[in-house]
Amino acid sequence: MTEAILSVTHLNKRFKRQPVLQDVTFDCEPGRIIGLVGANGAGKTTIMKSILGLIRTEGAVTIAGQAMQFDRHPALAQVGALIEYPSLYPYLSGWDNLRLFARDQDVAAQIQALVTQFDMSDYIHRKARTYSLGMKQKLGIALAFLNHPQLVILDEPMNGLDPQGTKQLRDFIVAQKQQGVTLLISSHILGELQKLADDLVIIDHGRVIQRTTMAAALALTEHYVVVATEHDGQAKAALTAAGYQLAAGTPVKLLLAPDQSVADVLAVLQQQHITVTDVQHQDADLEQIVLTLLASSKA
Ligand SMILES: Nc1ncnc2c1ncn2[C@@H]1O[C@H](COP(=O)(O)OP(=O)(O)OP(=O)(O)O)[C@@H](O)[C@H]1O
Repeated sequence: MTEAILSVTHLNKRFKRQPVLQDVTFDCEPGRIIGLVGANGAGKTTIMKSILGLIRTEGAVTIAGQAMQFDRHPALAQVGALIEYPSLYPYLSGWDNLRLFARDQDVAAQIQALVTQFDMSDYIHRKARTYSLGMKQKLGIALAFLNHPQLVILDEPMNGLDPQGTKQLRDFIVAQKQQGVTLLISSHILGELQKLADDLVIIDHGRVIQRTTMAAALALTEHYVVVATEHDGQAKAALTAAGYQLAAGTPVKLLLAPDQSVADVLAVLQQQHITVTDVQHQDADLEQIVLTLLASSKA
């Protein structure tokens, strides 16, 4: 196994005696996108703040082999982050906010590349206090990617972004991953996370209830096929007689077992001379998987 770029071990945190994180432990391998998922108040932001040393938390955090200490974190030189709302200097322009935090030699080139990537040219020289929510969010994201970080931690990065901004961010995240960057991303937009994440850490009431790959999580779902026919009643009867499990409701909706294929279904209908007008797969859905896992962890 590749050495983890981020290791979080036995994190425990209480706010006013209330446990908020309980024995949170997970690793992130380099060059992967890890989705941190959980309900409101589950503890995602608290985990991110603990990793970054923004709050004092029991347990250990190691970044690229270096142990983080609450009052000493040289490892953070390799980390970029956007937690909750971007902290911007309101009376500086977006460009100057970026320049203030840039450390590398290629400051102007780096800033220009980020401005172009996130389509910020029209307003980047205006004072940040005049920015809309989405403009501030884009600037905050650009700040997280300054100085070529190896690990980027993003808390709800799609917040306030329009569809174009969301796509720009998604494309950028994928490109960064291809260059070996590791990303830890929390999001309630599970459809977006499904497109991006390689791994999942699912949090419930401050505990890790599942640490898995996206592929393994999606394989947990049931695969349905919905068939439109000219004679649904006959189609249902024929498929039930052939041993298929049909979902309740009007359309002809079947649960496909791993050894059953759409071609087999169509063959049954063809044999009965039932005309099929459309076939649709119901894709695996991360939202449903997460809800199921959260429900089963409570059971
Ligand atoms: N400074 C604080 N003082 C007291 N309680 C806090 C503080 N910060 C967070 N909490 C509590 O810790 C728990 C976890 O909060 P956290 O912000 O980590 O959740 P989250 O998973 O990020 O939620 P969301 O999806 O709503 O952003 C919540 O119950 C929250 O009320």
